[in-house]
Amino acid sequence: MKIFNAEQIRRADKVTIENQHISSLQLMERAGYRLFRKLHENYIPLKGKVWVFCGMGNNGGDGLVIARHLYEAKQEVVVVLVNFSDRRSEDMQANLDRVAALDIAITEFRETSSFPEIIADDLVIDAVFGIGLSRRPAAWVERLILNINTCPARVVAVDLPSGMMMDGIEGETAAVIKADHTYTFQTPKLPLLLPGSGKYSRNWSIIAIDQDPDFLASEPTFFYYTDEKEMVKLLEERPRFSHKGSYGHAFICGGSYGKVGAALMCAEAALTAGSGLVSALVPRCGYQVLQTSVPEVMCVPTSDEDLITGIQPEFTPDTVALGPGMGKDEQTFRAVMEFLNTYHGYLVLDADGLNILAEHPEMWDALPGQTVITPHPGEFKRLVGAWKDDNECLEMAMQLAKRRNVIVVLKGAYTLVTDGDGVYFNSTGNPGMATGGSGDVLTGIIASLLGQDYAPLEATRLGVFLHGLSADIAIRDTSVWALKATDIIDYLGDAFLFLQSLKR
Ligand SMILES: NC(=O)C1=CN([C@@H]2O[C@H](COP(=O)(O)OP(=O)(O)OC[C@H]3O[C@@H](n4cnc5c(N)ncnc54)[C@H](OP(=O)(O)O)[C@@H]3O)[C@@H](O)[C@H]2O)[C@@H](O)CC1
Ligand SMILES: [K+]
Repeated sequence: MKIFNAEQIRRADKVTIENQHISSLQLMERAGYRLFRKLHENYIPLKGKVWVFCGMGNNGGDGLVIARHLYEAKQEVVVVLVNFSDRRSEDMQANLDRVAALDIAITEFRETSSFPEIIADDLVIDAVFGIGLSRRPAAWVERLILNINTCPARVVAVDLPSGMMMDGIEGETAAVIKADHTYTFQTPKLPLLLPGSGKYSRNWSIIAIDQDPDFLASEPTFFYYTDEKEMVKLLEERPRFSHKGSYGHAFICGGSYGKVGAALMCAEAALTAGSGLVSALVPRCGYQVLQTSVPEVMCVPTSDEDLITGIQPEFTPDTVALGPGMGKDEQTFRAVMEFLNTYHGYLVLDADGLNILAEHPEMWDALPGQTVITPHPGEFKRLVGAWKDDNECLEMAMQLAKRRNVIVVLKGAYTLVTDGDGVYFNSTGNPGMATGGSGDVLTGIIASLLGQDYAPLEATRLGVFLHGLSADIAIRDTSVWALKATDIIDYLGDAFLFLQSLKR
């Protein structure tokens, strides 16, 4: 699914209005009514009142449409007009006239107004600013936002939490509505996906407003939100007349004394993600545990007891995962460099593999083209230095991918994948995954898919998606608190089954 900027969304609205022969007021009615339906489904009947805070632009217009439908559904509503400008949008004014003709309480909120008494049984609809916010609101409007944030009622934001700008929030001090839920129109909005701004909305979902499909399909963008429809299309069937050679021989290199588990989880994840064969190279101390806990995985022990000191497999791997639990010893670094001098196939570099890379930048030139690197923000910072905000971080990820011809997976709430040409935000996953070993599992899954001959970008996007989906299914049985990395492996089959069920 594409992600657009504010200017593109305005054009999408314009084209929709032209092609569907409707007025902008009718499009606003469609948007507001559909959002009202969702509210009705999820929040109504409500013990208290609904407070609809409306701005002077079209976001406020949506709020007024919602207020009118709530009133017609016999819900007690109070409209609060947030008078931040003398210039009201035409459609907002038209909707205000309709609301004013009904028996709906309307109050004006100005600089000198005091905040109304809102109780826990009430619901606040935030329709002050949407995608049109272009600068920080006046101090009194920011105060109003902070008052809404401290009132006891639940808060639902229309399109975007007010105070959130489409190109990120201005500094750490910005006042932004903390929404329990944001209903955003038609397409995901970038600031909802970035950590600095996304944290203001606990949840969000999309309300389709039937924008022009040709425009949505043809308008170019760098940003995408990976949804299940796309992933279903990517997932390949396993043909009846295939054999283990058809699904690649994955080679996992990792582990050191005390950290063999990382390599083990990576290998088991590769196996579970469908590799034909999996071999794991671990230091001698890991030999027995690996052989007993995952009998399907072949073990290639190195000569050293505690460390990887040489990587010389007696077969040609189709795909390699390098790094989990490996440590950063100088001998390990030399072994990695020696291996990379002759290996030119698919590679996923993670964890200590990335830490070694940060300490030895000469390793960049030894990486095969389209190597997948999977840093969390801390590892990413060690690779590229600090960034001032989320947008700069995005830019740095894209530039790194382009400059080094790698695929960057930047792990987070909406893990992003970029090849330098596009940025793909993942839609699955949950906070339970913030736990040791989760990354090792992801590395194994991506390496496995690469070995099954998915193209690098597709293997990576699908791997990230399946990893999150598996965790989402797992927490139904175990919760976000109790989720362990090995649960993600155990539920991977359910994730495949889910995607397969959508194929039919
Ligand atoms: N177009 C359509 O057909 C549809 C639109 N829809 C809805 O419209 C929303 C976008 O509406 P919008 O463009 O009117 O902007 P909105 O977010 O309401 O902001 C209001 C105005 O405030 C101004 N402003 C900016 N910053 C400011 C500040 N700091 N302090 C004071 N003023 C400031 C700025 O005007 P400016 O002063 O920059 O000229 C801006 O125009 C969108 O999110 C969705 O909810 C849906 O109904 C679907 C159909
Ligand atoms: K809003």
